[in-house]
Amino acid sequence: MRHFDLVIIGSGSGNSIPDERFDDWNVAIVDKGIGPDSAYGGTCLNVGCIPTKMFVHTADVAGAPVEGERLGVDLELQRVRWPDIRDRIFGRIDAISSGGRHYRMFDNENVTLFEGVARFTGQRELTVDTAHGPETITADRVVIAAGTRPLAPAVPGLDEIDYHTSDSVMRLAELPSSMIVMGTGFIGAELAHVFAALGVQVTMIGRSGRLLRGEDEAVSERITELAARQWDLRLNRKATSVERDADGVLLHLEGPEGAEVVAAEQLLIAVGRTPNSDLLDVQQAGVTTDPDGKVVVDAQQRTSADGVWALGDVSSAYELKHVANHEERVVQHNLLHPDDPVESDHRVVPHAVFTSPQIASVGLTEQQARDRGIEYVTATQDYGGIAYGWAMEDTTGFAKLLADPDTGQLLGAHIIGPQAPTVVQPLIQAMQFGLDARAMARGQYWIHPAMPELVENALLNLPLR
Ligand SMILES: Cc1cc2nc3c(=O)[nH]c(=O)nc-3n(C[C@H](O)[C@H](O)[C@H](O)COP(=O)(O)OP(=O)(O)OC[C@H]3O[C@@H](n4cnc5c(N)ncnc54)[C@H](O)[C@@H]3O)c2cc1C
Ligand SMILES: NC(=O)c1ccc[n+]([C@@H]2O[C@H](COP(=O)([O-])OP(=O)(O)OC[C@H]3O[C@@H](n4cnc5c(N)ncnc54)[C@H](O)[C@@H]3O)[C@@H](O)[C@H]2O)c1
Repeated sequence: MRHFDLVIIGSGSGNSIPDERFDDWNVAIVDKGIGPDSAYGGTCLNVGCIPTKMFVHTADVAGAPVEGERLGVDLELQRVRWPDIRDRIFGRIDAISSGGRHYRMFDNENVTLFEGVARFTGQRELTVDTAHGPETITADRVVIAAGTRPLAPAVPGLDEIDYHTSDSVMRLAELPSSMIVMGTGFIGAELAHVFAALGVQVTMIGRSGRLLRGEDEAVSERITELAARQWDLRLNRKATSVERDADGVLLHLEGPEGAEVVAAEQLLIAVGRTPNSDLLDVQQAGVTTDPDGKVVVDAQQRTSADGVWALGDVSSAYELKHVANHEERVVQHNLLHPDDPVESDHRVVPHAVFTSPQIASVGLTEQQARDRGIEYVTATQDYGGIAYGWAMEDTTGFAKLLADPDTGQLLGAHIIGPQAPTVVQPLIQAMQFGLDARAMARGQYWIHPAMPELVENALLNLPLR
């Protein structure tokens, strides 16, 4: 049985912990790999943020004829070379993944990489099912950074057919003619945009009446309206069964107009993710989970077991890479400085959805402010009312702000429109550092006529007392 100073489970954000400050620590990283090729480096790199955004950018370029037509420039999308797109994207990503694995496996003297599924067999004791048989290891400290995996909904017939999740769909051998996207959350919204823009006939199935229900109502309503113009959107549907025939998938639905069947060549399931704490048998280590299987942590990222920390998707409600990375830096510090620990800062956590149009959000939605009885004022600014919006002939985008009417402190910001994830950043900064709306609007120059004038005008529109 080998003993280590530190064992890290998961090669996503967990992989960033051992830097040169750990050179005199004996460290083990345990990872089972991810995606069809069991790649090293976790979700974001291999099957998450990075490839999706590389596909999204490609899809945005493929959408140029639609944009152009509005502006008086007639373009034609001649061909989408799917194998070239796929191989360009994964040619870059796979090399980074295998480089990272090689570094930990061969070049990092104080780090031992164990490849296989790990499960706890005792307090800070793990058994890893490696290709060479089971290996049991123990450690003084353990970090659980094991992430989540795609959920499969309970639809009769689903476990008998081949279907895709975000883990596999970006590596399809061929671009299908049609695809059913089940789920109207982040992944559904981003990948429906990708495939629809590349010419696939997309049918999106949702349980409720809106896409991205977690967004501010105004944003969720707008994206629902705009999605219906881009792909076949079927909401308020319940999937009753699914089967395959010679041509593809047949999904049986129950909806407002009764029973219906949707046929498509491929099926993408995107109905949320489940934490990998079950694979790890964390209870064996005395690590508590919540009813959803998330590892429970305190503000210092400590679990209920002594010497065991957790970070990222396995323990966080956010399931965002920038949050996983922040928590990784907190755990890293706390491992190195046990007498001077720091806490994670989750006060102002932004997110973005890279669909079409793009969406970005930080802080409270209007419905949250209302439900919590918080006093607020709100203001909206359309892209169509700023000079750069005129240039883009944008008629659907807007920024919506919520602020405290007395102090002018921002409570929330929600943007739907071109470059929303970039345009929102000064608002995140203002909220994090307590800059009030008046000072922010008039205390600096705003480059004219650039897109951030959207933010300037939204701030000036706030009816502060
Ligand atoms: C399609 C998609 C798009 C996304 N896009 C964005 C985005 O644009 N922006 C954003 O902020 N976030 C995005 N995310 C979320 C982001 O990818 C995650 O928040 C982030 O990768 C979580 O990192 P992590 O280190 O917690 O876990 P992971 O990166 O998932 O790493 C966990 C690792 O642990 C391994 N593991 C699990 N169980 C075991 C076990 N028992 N034994 C051994 N190894 C194990 C897994 O194989 C994996 O390699 C996206 C996610 C998906 C799926
Ligand atoms: N841009 C980003 O930051 C980004 C992109 C992709 C994913 N992510 C992260 O990954 C997480 C997972 O993404 P996701 O889209 O899978 O989850 P999600 O929670 O965003 O959306 C899941 C969707 O599936 C629906 N659903 C759940 N069960 C269903 C069922 N049985 N039948 C039909 N629909 C059902 C939900 O109502 C919801 O609309 C996100 O929460 C997000 O944190 C982030």
